[in-house]
Amino acid sequence: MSTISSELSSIDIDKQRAKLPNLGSAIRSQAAVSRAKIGNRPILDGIDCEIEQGEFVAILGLNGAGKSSLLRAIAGLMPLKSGSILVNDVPMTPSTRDRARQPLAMLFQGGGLIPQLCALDNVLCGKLGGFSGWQTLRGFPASERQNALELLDRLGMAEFASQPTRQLSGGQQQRVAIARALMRSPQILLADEPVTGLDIMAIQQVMKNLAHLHSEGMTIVTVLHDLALASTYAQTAIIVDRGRVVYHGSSQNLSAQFEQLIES
Ligand SMILES: Nc1ncnc2c1ncn2[C@@H]1O[C@H](COP(=O)(O)OP(=O)(O)OP(=O)(O)O)[C@@H](O)[C@H]1O
Repeated sequence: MSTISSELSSIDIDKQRAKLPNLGSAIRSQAAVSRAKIGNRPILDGIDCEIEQGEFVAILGLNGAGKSSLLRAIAGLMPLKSGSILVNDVPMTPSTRDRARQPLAMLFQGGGLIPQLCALDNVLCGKLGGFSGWQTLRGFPASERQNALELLDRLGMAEFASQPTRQLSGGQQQRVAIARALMRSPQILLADEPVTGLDIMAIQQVMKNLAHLHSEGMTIVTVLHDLALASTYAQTAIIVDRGRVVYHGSSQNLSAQFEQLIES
């Protein structure tokens, strides 16, 4: 049986790539090989890709292909054995990690909120790394609380600010998680399956929120399972198979192409 990689290797990646203004590289992965393995194969097995500033890219692939691992590696959460990952041209190495992470925010699978805290406090948690222990003990400055409230408002969640997030629906929780990620004022948002498990209405709301952030100039890198959503919202798609990037090109007409390849 042919693999997705072998079927896709014939695709001319550059010709498929959507036309993007050349604003420079946001993320560059050069032959990145993870230290962690599945059996004797590295989970990331030579990832080569470049995501441009302002690109909205959907990462697609079968279960276990390495999509979340790729996001984690970009965020410096998955150590590499060889190769490199650069964020805004800063390498993600132990000595430069803080600087490389600065433009990034990550939306974890399932949101990762603290269920007993209210929406506002969860959003404020997005700022925790930015304050010293002493500052945190004194509480967050009023300006940060105002900022968090404004972010909740932007995401249509202001009325739920004081509600414990365990009482919110999945879609509402995901929007609080986006607001939390935005507390870092990121240039690049990494989102791991932000709409998995949500109903149609919530999916549209979350994707529209991402599209709005993209329209304001943010680079969006999101793992999705839905090819139609990828075609609708993303400009480009990266397909990962067995720890390698096998396609990086236009997200248009991806659905038919991808389904055909899986069936073959
Ligand atoms: N730190 C780790 N150590 C060992 N194995 C891992 C580690 N992280 C992930 N894996 C394994 O690596 C493979 C890829 O996992 P990953 O979560 O990246 O896949 P995915 O493409 O996001 O899959 P899904 O669509 O199911 O979420 C899986 O087999 C997973 O069990």
